[in-house]
Amino acid sequence: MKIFITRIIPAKGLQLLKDAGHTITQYEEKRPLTQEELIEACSRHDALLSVGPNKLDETFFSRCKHLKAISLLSVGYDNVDVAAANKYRMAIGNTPGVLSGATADTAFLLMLAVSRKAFFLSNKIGRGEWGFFEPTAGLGIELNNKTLGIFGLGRIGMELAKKSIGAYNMNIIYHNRHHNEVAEKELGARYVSFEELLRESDVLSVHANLSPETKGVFNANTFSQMKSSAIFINTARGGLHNEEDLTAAVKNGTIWGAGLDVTNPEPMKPDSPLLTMPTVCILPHIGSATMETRDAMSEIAARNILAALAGEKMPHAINPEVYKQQVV
Ligand SMILES: NC(=O)C1=CN([C@@H]2O[C@H](COP(=O)(O)OP(=O)(O)OC[C@H]3O[C@@H](n4cnc5c(N)ncnc54)[C@H](OP(=O)(O)O)[C@@H]3O)[C@@H](O)[C@H]2O)C=CC1
Ligand SMILES: O=CC(=O)O
Repeated sequence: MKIFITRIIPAKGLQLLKDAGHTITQYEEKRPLTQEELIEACSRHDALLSVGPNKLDETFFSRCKHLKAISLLSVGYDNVDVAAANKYRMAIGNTPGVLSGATADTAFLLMLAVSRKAFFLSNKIGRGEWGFFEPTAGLGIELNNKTLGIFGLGRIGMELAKKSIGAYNMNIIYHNRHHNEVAEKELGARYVSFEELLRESDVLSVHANLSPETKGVFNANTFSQMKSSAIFINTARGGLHNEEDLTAAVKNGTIWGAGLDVTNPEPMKPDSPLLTMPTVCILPHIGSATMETRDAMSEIAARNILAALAGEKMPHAINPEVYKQQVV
């Protein structure tokens, strides 16, 4: 079978596909594929391993009905119209779990970096502004015994909660649509309303998936309900926050600072005022970017493709409901 991969992926997953005798094309251009290029490439292949934000929407599915397997190299699937995938009875693979530790590390890194103004102070050195030891300058805030609020306490949120309790004895509160009983039992996490989460968090870290329900929930109104000493962290998707409102909130001291691994838009514009703010740290969507994690993700993504091409259920599908509608 012929498999199209929209980026170069780690050798582990690639080898699995090659060992199974499939022919692979990897898209290697430095710019993203247009939708039309994606659909055209798919028309010449039997399977798609999709990396990044290309939209798998109604148009895509209606024009790529022939695909026998579609697998994402991500856990997030906000770029997929799941109803359309179901309509065309196409299972979509993703890579949950293996990236939780690395992504939680990124949130933890940002939380600590913002609390100590690390990126801003480091950049001062390059500008020749490392003057002298100033006892009252460059001061940050400590995380010990503070309250970490998690919006979307699932796999990644759990890993962040564990790290934050271990490192700083942080008190965990969270808001989900449903209770996370494991987190409550094992980590002492306390379920709160969304308004309480805003009011009580010293650090508020976002880990919910992007959906019509969560789009833009962090905006001028919600930032205004947070502590003026609060740190906002988003490693989920940029669409969950309004970036102009966030910029104003930090600039005006409505909140203390922000750490982002995801922005809106991506890539972030290099002239964004957020990039020059002392209490803001930004990373270019590298949440899962360790060698170990990307190897593991590529392996799962490849196994999802191999299963579908063999006419079996994918080990990880975002819409397993399609298997109830079809004979696998
Ligand atoms: N920066 C990066 O590189 C990475 C980013 N991500 C992002 O992180 C997200 C989370 O991944 P993961 O932890 O594996 O996902 P999970 O599904 O395990 O966790 C998501 C949590 O969000 C909660 N949630 C969903 N909708 C809402 C809502 N409307 N209101 C409140 N809570 C909600 C869910 O709980 P409930 O259903 O009870 O509401 C669930 O606990 C991904 O969707 C992806 O966007 C992931 C990996 C890397
Ligand atoms: O953003 C990355 C993901 O896995 O989702």
